[in-house]
Amino acid sequence: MTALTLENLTLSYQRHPVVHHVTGAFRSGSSTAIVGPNGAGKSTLLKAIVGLLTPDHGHVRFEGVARRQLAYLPQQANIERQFPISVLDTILLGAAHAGSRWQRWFGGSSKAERERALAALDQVGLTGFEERPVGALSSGQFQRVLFARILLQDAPLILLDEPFTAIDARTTHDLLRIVAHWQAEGRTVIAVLHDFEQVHRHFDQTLLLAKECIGWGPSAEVLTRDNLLRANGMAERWVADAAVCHRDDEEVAA
Ligand SMILES: Nc1ncnc2c1ncn2[C@@H]1O[C@H](COP(=O)(O)OP(=O)(O)OP(=O)(O)O)[C@@H](O)[C@H]1O
Repeated sequence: MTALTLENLTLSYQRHPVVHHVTGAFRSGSSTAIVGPNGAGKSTLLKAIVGLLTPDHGHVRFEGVARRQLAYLPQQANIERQFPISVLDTILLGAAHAGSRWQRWFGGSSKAERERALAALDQVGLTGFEERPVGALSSGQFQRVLFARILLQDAPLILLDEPFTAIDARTTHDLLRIVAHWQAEGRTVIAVLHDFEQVHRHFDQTLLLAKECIGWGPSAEVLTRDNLLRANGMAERWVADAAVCHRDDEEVAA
């Protein structure tokens, strides 16, 4: 069964395409690594799946799950955490994001939700940190909090953008175990990653992106020397401003 499909998806900033005519499907319960050189469009693709970016052309179609059911972890560098909020409230706020729970958040969280949040905190190894302000955490501790937040969201589709970049080996190891649990529970996991060893060991599917899709399928079949050379070769030819995409205009005219 398919969780979501990308149909001839083109994503642009001011009509300059950064993801170009990508087609394929993420199976329900699969774990897919999105890999590719810097600027390949990986984060942009995740943003389009989340709904933060409207496709220029083509579609993101949700099949086995609804968009509102997904959990999304942006790159940590893009998350503001200099606000006076505790670890526990950060986790509870994550749960509140899941649709109708906003109302309950403003009315205060229930005892059951607080207990679930404390259990999630325990699962990420941060018991005792609940009253700490998030601004006082290390990057690794903060990443654990963000994973606890996803645990509470209980989402069938989980999108992670570079979850282990600048995170120490111990934290990465612990968080990868949580990803393995999600996989064992049949959740669909899509993660932008740069570490090929991590991909080979923990992700059965890979989408290799270099603005265009270079390969999409079992990781061992996609991460070949030839494919990686092709992806890097394409990256070397990128210019600051990609040409405006005319293929769609031609298709309409044809
Ligand atoms: N808001 C924006 N406005 C204009 N261009 C953007 C914007 N966000 C990203 N880009 C450009 O789109 C291209 C793809 O960016 P994206 O962040 O999706 O790449 P990436 O594959 O995630 O890269 P990295 O591995 O470096 O994180 C880059 O050339 C980037 O400069």
